Amino acid sequence: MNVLMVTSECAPFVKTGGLADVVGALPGALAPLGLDVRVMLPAYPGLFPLLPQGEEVARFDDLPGGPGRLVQVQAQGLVLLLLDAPQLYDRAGKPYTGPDGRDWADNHLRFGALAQAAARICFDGLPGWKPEVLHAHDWQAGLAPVYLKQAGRAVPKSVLTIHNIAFQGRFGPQVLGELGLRDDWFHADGLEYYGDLSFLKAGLVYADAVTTVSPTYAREILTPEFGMGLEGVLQARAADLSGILNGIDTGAWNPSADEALARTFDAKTLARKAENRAEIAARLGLERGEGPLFCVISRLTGQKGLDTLAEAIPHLVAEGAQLALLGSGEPALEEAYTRAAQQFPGRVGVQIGYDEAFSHLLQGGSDAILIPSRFEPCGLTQLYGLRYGTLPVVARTGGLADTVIDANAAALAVGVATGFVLDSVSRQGIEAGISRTCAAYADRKLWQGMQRAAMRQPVGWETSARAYADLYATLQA
Ligand SMILES: Nc1ncnc2c1ncn2[C@@H]1O[C@H](COP(=O)(O)OP(=O)(O)O[C@H]2O[C@H](CO)[C@@H](O)[C@H](O)[C@H]2O)[C@@H](O)[C@H]1O
Repeated sequence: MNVLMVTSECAPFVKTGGLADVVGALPGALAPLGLDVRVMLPAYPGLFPLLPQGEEVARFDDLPGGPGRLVQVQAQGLVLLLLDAPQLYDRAGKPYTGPDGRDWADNHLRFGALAQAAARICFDGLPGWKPEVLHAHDWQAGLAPVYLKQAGRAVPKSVLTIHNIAFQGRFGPQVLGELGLRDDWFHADGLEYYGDLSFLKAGLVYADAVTTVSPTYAREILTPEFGMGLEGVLQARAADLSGILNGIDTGAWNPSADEALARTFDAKTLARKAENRAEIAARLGLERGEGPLFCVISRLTGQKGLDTLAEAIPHLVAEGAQLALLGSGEPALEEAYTRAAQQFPGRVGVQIGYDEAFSHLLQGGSDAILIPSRFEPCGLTQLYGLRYGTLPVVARTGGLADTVIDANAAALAVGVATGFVLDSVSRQGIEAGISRTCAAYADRKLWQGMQRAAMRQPVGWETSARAYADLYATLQA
């Protein structure tokens, strides 16, 4: 079966968060199941070096925002379809924001064009290949199912996956015409969202199936607390909504062969993690410590509960632990953690910025990873932590709740505990979780038992790739 994935990010080529990891790894997991997946994304400047190696497979004269062409290229085991439209994508900055940190003013055109190009190749096909299912990811691809439905054709069917419902792609109603969308669909049961157009809502209404990235989050988003205003739309689609847990690329994230580590290790050689800890300490100026090293690897946003975690740092230090944080995002959080590093030199180390290789080293050398998210559709860093014997300390929400087994007495008795689940994302809740983790760490036998259980937990894509394949097959039937 031929599947067209439509996305704004794909690891290792362009990444601002977990969406990229998922789209970069899922096609490879679907291939052994007989699926031929191609990944369509904008040709951002970082991808220009790939263009000459590829082949032009389609041209479009009149996408939203002007003309474009599609270049197919094989790279890192993926077949990419790069939408080359320099007037939309050839600019210095990030995928969604300019150098000033603001959203690009023409994001509706940038991602409207992507969606429309995807729909057109669904109809016209490419030389020797025609999509049988279109799989759209997040709001940036949300209009693709709309364009399919608008054309009145029954095939191909479409799936929309929600990776983060907080980003809804909302624009004023004046963009409707520029995007070639039907005026008579601009109503509460269609494209309209409180007077505006929301790409995500539109996709949720018109896709044939909707998924999100964990079973618990699929239930949570039906409630006002987590639905972010879209709970009503999702309730109306409940019969077509499912949660399929993310996996990770176990080749790229493999502690026994990870080139970003100072020393590789496996479940039998856990003592070697200490060399990675020493390397982290050297880089961040941390002292030698007897207590556990906690790490945070995250976008610094309210979603991740890191404002509350910052309040618990004095407690973490008082417990004899250390903290290493890698992240970037909201200026107030960047400042709070930079201040914490100054306040607790040698105990708290902070690197502001994005650094893929250092994120691997942190997983390799830390003892525990803190993820006190207020909501978390799936979360990937706890899965990397499990694989690297870095025990996750997580909020009881979304995919975190689905993937971490709390070290309660019953789980410890049967040797299945893999981490620590917080009772609440409050200062007290996080402090209690830190204390429990420190106490467990002091019991070397118990800790190593948990590390081994964590490293045994299957975190690859096998089960979930099959779930996606089954979903695609159901749609086609
Ligand atoms: N400063 C930094 N330097 C290097 N690497 C960094 C980094 N900050 C973050 N990362 C990396 O970015 C990725 C983040 O993925 P997550 O799934 O944890 O969260 P995110 O909110 O981005 O993803 C959203 O989409 C994914 C995918 O579906 C869901 O799992 C998740 O719940 C949802 O919020 C990880 O690979 C992490 O290592």
